[in-house]
Amino acid sequence: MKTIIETDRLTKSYGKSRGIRDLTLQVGEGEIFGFIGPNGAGKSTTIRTLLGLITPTSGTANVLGMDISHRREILARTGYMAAEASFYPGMRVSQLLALSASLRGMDCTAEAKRLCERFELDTQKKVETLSLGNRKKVAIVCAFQHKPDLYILDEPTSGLDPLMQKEFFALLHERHAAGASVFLSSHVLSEIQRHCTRAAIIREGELIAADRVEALTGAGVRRVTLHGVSEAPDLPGVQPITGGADSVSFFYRGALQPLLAALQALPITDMTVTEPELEEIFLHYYEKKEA
Ligand SMILES: Nc1ncnc2c1ncn2[C@@H]1O[C@H](COP(=O)(O)OP(=O)(O)OP(=O)(O)O)[C@@H](O)[C@H]1O
Repeated sequence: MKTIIETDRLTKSYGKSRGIRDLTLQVGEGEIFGFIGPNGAGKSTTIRTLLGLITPTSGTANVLGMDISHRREILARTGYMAAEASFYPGMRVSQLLALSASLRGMDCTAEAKRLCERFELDTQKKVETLSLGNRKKVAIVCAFQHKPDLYILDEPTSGLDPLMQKEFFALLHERHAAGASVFLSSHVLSEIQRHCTRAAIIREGELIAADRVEALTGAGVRRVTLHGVSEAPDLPGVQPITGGADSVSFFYRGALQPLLAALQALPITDMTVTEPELEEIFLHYYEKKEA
């Protein structure tokens, strides 16, 4: 796999405050790679370090085959959406888009116009008068108008309404189909599950897992809910999730025969067996780590 982003024990501390610690990660060319973590986990710190916007305390990172000290060259070939979507006040949207293109030495007028129409963005408005959702749209056009090789997107959909989120992902997949790579940070796990092939989970500044999304969702792990009983069967591979007076849910990893045999002895009135959601796996990882 040719890598487009590669970090080796990348660490950033803000004085005493933890940022990220010993992050070792590879993202392959052509991937849509998800980066999941709760608020304060270190997603934005990682992204800002990758783009050379802040300097790492230790460790190394390469983006597009260049060391992150080559900030200008990396930014020229990257579409970056910052989580905050805040801009210099006093400019009209059209001026801001033109400025963003000129910083890359490009004329993107035609593509900017197409994108503004697609996202229903009024280019005559002053940026400081825009709602968060509309500022996000400005950020989308800034990141996409020069058709970069790599998209580094920090919580790109927060603040966008569902229709615009759909449009955003349609655009992202078009760019991906045309050969671009994507690093997508989010705390919305269904987004990662739906749109990414591989993903990493970050917690308190440290990477706790990086794998294919199917593997993260636990290959072979089932989510079982039983009705009519209040306790999960006492079997290897069972990890209780919730229990009530008349039902219980648990994860099960292992061969089905021992589970079915154990269930035969129980007064079950109904049951469901499903694949666990990434959200549950995510919480599960956290719980395991806390334990
Ligand atoms: N400029 C800064 N000065 C001091 N500490 C900081 C600074 N920026 C981030 N941190 C700390 O670094 C840690 C990681 O923050 P970061 O913003 O990278 O997390 P995040 O995963 O992007 O969170 P969110 O989803 O809330 O945006 C947090 O503990 C945060 O308080």
